[in-house]
Amino acid sequence: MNQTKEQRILNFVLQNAVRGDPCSVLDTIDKYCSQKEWAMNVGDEKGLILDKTVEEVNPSVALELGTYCGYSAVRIARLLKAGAYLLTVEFNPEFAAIAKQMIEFAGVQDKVKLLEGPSEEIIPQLKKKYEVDTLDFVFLDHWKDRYTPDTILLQECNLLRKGSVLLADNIIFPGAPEFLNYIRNNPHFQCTNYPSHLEYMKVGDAMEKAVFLG
Ligand SMILES: Cc1cc(C(=O)N2CCN(C)CC2)sc1-c1cc(O)c2nc[nH]c(=O)c2c1
Ligand SMILES: [Mg+2]
Repeated sequence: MNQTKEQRILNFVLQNAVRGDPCSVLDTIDKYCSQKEWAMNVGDEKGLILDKTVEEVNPSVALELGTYCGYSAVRIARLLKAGAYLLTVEFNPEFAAIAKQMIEFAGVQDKVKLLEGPSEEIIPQLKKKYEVDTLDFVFLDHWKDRYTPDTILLQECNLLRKGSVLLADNIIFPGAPEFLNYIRNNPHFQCTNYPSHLEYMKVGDAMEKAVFLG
């Protein structure tokens, strides 16, 4: 059976990266996706914005919506302090299977809990089933049409506290205009825009940070 692009990315990492070294996994994925096959990882340029935001927040509990191959899960987890952890949600079972192997190869599996299913089903389970109190950091990188409903759901489920930080990818490309309108006109959020480029391309993109004011 023909391999998928995501399987080719994983195999390239297994054959070329250093097991247990998250940075080598990230560099290897970026090398493959910039030189051989484009893929929707947050990438090295926007990855630096993600790094700075995670370091600034220094979260104890982080949530990622949209795992894909696990690139940003590895990127986030490598920066987490002892005892901190990342919950990452992936709807697509094939992607989840790739991401699980990627996260384990990088050696960050003890800091990452991969949850398979639709975000709208998993978010309401976070408190009771996954023993979450509130989320310190949320990375939105799943599907632009889910950014607003899931942000509303996070508030309805009391998962945000004063100072919780949301960071959303693809604000410009493919674009999330409805989310941008919602979050920038919402008095409960303080927003900051970070212009950048679409991963591995010269096309303009941006990330939006939104701090929950309570
Ligand atoms: C799938 C896709 C195709 C794009 C595109 O127009 N191009 C890339 C390919 N090149 C060749 C042309 C130009 S951009 C994009 C994309 C990028 C992300 O970061 C995403 N993040 C989360 N969830 C997404 O669905 C998501 C999609
Ligand atoms: Mg993205």
